[in-house]
Amino acid sequence: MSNRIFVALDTPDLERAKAIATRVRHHVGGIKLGLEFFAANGRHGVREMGELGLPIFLDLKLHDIPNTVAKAVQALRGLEPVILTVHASGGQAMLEDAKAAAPTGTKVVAVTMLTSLDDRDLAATGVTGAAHEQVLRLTELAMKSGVDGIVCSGEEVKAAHQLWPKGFFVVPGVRPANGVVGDQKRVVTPRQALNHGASILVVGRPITQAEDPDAAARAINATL
Ligand SMILES: O=C(O)c1cc(=O)[nH]c(=O)n1[C@@H]1O[C@H](COP(=O)(O)O)[C@@H](O)[C@H]1O
Repeated sequence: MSNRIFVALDTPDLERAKAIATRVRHHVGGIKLGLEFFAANGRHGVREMGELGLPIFLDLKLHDIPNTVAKAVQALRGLEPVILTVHASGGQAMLEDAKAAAPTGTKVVAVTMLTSLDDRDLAATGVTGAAHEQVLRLTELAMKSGVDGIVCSGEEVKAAHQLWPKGFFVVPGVRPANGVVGDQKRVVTPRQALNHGASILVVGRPITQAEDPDAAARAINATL
């Protein structure tokens, strides 16, 4: 089984991102570049990271009116990420237009409910019911919209996978047993996430903030 871990290189520092990616490259399946990295380094930085030869997951969580998201996806042409994120709560038209604007080789996946939110946070945004229900509602919407999959926590991936057997499931907010949780609120171990149907795992700080990122990545792999 090819390596299912994408390491989240959440740093504005291009050289640091390159250094970590080079150290862990034999123990991950790809690298994820998100808002912090892209705000600091933009297209140039993504291109530079692409030269390492690892698949790139570009995580911008695009969320706007359909036309704006479609134009943003078009503006990313030439970067060819293997995965690109949008927010499911942008609605069906936005999801459809994002997918239509994306290169064929790019999986467009919809973030359902951020793993940093719990039921109380959700209620405060005006969504009644449990996180679990909201994730399934947004999974349904994503499936209907023709995107390739969703992002959800390991607590929901089993139910989401049952709802969408052909979907692609990105599970972040995973932590080695008794790992530091930080701002994540809905966390499972990498092994549990895979057991419950995750297609890929996103791991950031447990690797990037480890004394020895290489050893940390290897240790996580040893549990899979
Ligand atoms: O789309 C994501 O990757 C994402 C969605 C989500 O609900 N929660 C979440 O943590 N992420 C990302 O996954 C990574 C998690 O990082 P760590 O908490 O450091 O492992 C970060 O880059 C987040 O932006």
